[in-house]
Amino acid sequence: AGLAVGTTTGALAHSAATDDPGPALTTLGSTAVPFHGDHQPGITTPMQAHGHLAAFDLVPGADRRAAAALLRRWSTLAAELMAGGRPETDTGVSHDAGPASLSVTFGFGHSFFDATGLTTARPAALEPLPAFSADELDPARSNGDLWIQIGADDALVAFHALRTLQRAAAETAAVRWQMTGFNRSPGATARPMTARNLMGQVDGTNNPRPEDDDFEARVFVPANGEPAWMARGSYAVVRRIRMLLDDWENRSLDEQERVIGRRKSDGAPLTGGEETTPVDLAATHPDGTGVIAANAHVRVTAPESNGGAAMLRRPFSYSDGFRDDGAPDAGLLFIAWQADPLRGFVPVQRKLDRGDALSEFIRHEASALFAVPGGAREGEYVGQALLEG
Ligand SMILES: C=CC1=C(C)c2cc3[nH]c(cc4nc(cc5[nH]c(cc1n2)c(C)c5CCC(=O)O)C(CCC(=O)O)=C4C)c(C)c3C=C
Ligand SMILES: [Fe+2]
Repeated sequence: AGLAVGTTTGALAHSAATDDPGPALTTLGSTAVPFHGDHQPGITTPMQAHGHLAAFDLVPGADRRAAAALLRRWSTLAAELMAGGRPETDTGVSHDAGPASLSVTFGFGHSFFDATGLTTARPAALEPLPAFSADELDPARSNGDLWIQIGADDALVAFHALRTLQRAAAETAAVRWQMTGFNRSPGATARPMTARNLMGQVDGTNNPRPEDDDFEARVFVPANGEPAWMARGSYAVVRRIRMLLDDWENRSLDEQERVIGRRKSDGAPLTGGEETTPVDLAATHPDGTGVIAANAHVRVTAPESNGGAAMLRRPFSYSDGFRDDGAPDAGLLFIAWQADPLRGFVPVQRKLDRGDALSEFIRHEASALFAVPGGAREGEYVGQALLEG
């Protein structure tokens, strides 16, 4: 039976038990993202198909030394897994797969600094986000001492990284909350395209691009920035945003497009052109009303409406089953990267909170802010300048 299956379905049936190496890994499996570098991976890395976000709290008694040892262990493991290696005492879960674009990113939350006696090293930019009127936040799924973002193009590789890092936390830190997300799989579309979210919108079009002159300044703390241990780092705002899909899907296409200010089919602005054509916020209908409504999401969030405030959005969608009323427990694990949340997420969210057509269809259920240090050099670990500074 094994032979018959093997000859008819080829690679699909290839068995780990045979000596025949079979066809080579696809590009998807063999792609490795470097762990070491100026910046941590998982910020400008292309969005992967599978993701896990996990926040950890230090256990009582875990001090700065224990935290340093943990970050050293975590960095070693992340570098090894991202290169496609197998750590000692590996569980074998991702055995037959390549690195599959695995990226692991580490961050520190506000509470980490008190717990480790590092209060004076806490960046001003890590002050808690202000409360917004539409917040319906669950404290148990918000914040945390430490944060790990995992992305990979294979679900087993992503889970394996999560589990490996959780095991390595051992007696030092325990999971506070964990969320699982996804994006479209590479190769699912005829050509690379901007992602779609679970409302069906093309989402990510007007993100800052690495080739923009101001990209580094918007997304990363400068090399000579404050505090010094955050040089080349970034701040991640994480929001779990549930979508009220029953309400949204009942609206006509016209209404849905007015909410955003872009066409649903291809993401082009309602003022014309194609996806990448700039939105003309000044365009009016013959009756004088704006083509992009006053409360359209792209008008409210545009840098022009927010004193230049911008952020790099790199989200995952999530689907966690159905609520008691039958509505999907699904939405966006919104992750925004910026050099300073007070010049990125905060002013934009304040404005959204005051009047965004999208608000009616979403609920912010959890929130966190993390300081994500610059990348580690070979032989170093993430956060070393903080923990040994
Ligand atoms: C505070 C920041 C933002 C939150 C929260 C947010 C939630 C959110 N957005 C969408 C869908 C789209 N957003 C789009 C553009 C866009 N959104 C933000 C910020 C937040 N969004 C910005 C800064 C921008 C870019 C504005 C610009 O410069 O034009 C778009 C349009 C396409 C695009 O440019 O990405 C969509 C679609 C959802 C569904 C959502 C919460 C669930
Ligand atoms: Fe948005």
